[in-house]
Amino acid sequence: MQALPNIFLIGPMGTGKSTIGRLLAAELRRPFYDSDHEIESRCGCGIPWIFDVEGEGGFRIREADVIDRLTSLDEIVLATGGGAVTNATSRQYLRERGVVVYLSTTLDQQIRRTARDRNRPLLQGTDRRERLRQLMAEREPLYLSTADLVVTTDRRSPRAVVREIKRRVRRLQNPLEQDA
Ligand SMILES: Nc1ncnc2c1ncn2[C@@H]1O[C@H](COP(=O)(O)OP(=O)(O)OP(=O)(O)O)[C@@H](O)[C@H]1O
Ligand SMILES: O=C(O)C1=C[C@@H](O)[C@@H](O)[C@H](O)C1
Ligand SMILES: [Mg+2]
Repeated sequence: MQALPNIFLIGPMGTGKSTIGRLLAAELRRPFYDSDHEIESRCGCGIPWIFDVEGEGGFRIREADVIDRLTSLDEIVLATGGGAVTNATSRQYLRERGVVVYLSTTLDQQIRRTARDRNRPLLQGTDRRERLRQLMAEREPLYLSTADLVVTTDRRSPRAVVREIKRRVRRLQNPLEQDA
């Protein structure tokens, strides 16, 4: 069977990119990277600190650089930050260098899954439902135009989502292959 290509996960906050990416990489026995974690470890500081000191613009410059570096690797699974697709060059690298999977879910699930985490500055001190809705309206066309596959994570366990990604990426690689 042909080796699977790079798999890049995109999608809004709380769809499960980090959770599912880690599990998918473990099952495929390949390295897992998370662009948010990579930005933090290179900077030696947290995402809220970067937003406070450098603004969203500063964060996006760091993010585009990390996406370029990570998408240049081979046979990896990469979970991107929710806003990575706002950069045109990042979108191009994601499309050219691997299979892009858009993880989607409902607004209600996003609200539930982002309730406790304080590491998402765009959701702090604001009406989270309205903010998530607005971000989705701006970004959904970018997720859809960048993705090779759309997979829902709503009401499904991370393991079930991983199974579907593996099956559909294989099918994309070998359209004539039958499901096992
Ligand atoms: N399929 C799922 N079912 C239920 N809960 C999930 C599922 N996937 C993720 N979660 C939970 O949702 C929360 C957010 O998930 P995660 O951090 O993976 O999202 P993300 O897409 O990486 O978000 P961000 O863009 O902010 O990095 C976590 O608490 C995680 O445990
Ligand atoms: O949707 C976004 O713009 C963000 C999502 C997170 O993954 C982080 O990259 C950061 O909080 C910004
Ligand atoms: Mg994440």
